[in-house]
Amino acid sequence: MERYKILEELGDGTCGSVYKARDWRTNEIVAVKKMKRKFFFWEEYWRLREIKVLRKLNHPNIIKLKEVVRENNEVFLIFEYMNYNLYQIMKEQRRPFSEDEIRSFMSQLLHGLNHLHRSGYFHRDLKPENLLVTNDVLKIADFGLAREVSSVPPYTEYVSTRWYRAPEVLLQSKLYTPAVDMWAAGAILAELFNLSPIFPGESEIDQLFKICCVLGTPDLTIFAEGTNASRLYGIINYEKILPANLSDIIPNASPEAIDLIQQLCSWDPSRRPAADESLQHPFFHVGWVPHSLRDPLDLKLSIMGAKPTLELKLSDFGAEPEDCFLGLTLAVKPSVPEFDVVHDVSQHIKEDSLFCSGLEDHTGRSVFWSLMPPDQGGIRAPVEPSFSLSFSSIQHTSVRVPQSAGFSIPSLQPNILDGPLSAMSSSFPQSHCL
Ligand SMILES: Nc1ncnc2c1ncn2[C@@H]1O[C@H](COP(=O)(O)OP(=O)(O)OP(=O)(O)O)[C@@H](O)[C@H]1O
Repeated sequence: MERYKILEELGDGTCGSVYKARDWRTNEIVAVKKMKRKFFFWEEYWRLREIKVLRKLNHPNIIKLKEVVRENNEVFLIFEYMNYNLYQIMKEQRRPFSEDEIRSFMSQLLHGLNHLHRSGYFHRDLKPENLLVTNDVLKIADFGLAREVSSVPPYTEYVSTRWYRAPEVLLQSKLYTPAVDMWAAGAILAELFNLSPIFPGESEIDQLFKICCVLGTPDLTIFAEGTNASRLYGIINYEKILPANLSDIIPNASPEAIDLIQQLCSWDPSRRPAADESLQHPFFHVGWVPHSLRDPLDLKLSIMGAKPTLELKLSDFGAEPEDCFLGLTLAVKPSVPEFDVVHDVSQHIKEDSLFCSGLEDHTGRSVFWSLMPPDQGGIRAPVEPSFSLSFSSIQHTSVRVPQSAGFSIPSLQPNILDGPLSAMSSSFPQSHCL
């Protein structure tokens, strides 16, 4: 670890302390996560969930694990450095985010989630602090609680930070799925509008109560066998709570955004859209420029065939392809008031470079290698006192970003229905390493 000069502490989580550091050799700034527990054997840290998961993932919206160092039975994870987390950004935000800014954050979150879920994992602890941001590029971090989709339930009850915890987890279901991440994504979407959490429960029971106040009481038949629905009886006394009007709670959200939040935050996990389905939601189509419009020739054909008629003035076109593109942009714009074609075209071109599937596929191959030195056939402790592994890193094009109202729902005081863990009320929710 002499290679890294620690500059400052960035965070002190349950599993590790995270530091900003400089790599002496390259001058690169990195984030070093020093794991709190000691690791005496290679097998132990090979099994460490964060390493296990991250070595399989390579996506522009998932934090890059660059290296793992083991020294004196301590393990250090070296990550690419990110300037902020989304919680810090929301806290500092002095005006509501525009819907475009929210779309950009959410689109990146959902692309990262889609990759994670398709790779066979779910995160289980999505929250604004675990979404890291640099130059408006968002990356999912902290895979300490991630699970394989194919892993065998029952899962432990205490997962994910309370405010973002899905109802089936709160109701102690042992059979939850990646849909828990979709719930958290819905809660984060709502929070991006209001700049305050939508379900800020003060205990697990209060969490369920807060959800009931927004979504109304659920149909209890939707919950899988083994769910402890009696937790809800304690709150509602068998009385029905009607759903609130989400537009009153999130007044600055468009109807499309409200609809997406409603779908993601469905009581019934099976009704929540998957990440790729969410990306198809009309919320992401506001101001959308069809793919064909990004190519000048297709643009011309597309516009000629389009109804309502758009005026094309040939005089606007020059001989160069760039002129043609710009000319069309200018010609189209006047007949589509309030629709900023230049802005949207450029934005989607930028997104292309971030999310193109080709990038994922190519970069995916070079990232992780065996955690053993080449001459070792099995997983054994190395002779050297310190050993490290390097991983490749990718540079990303930056996409630009960046409010709000608060609303309050009364709180239920913790009661006897809360387990010992859930009864703990903290100013900020916590999660645990498994
Ligand atoms: N790559 C990074 N770049 C910059 N800051 C980071 C990075 N990784 C983590 N951090 C900061 O450190 C904090 C703690 O990191 P992380 O969530 O990975 O640790 P943890 O021990 O698993 O925490 P938790 O108790 O939340 O699970 C993050 O909220 C973030 O602010």
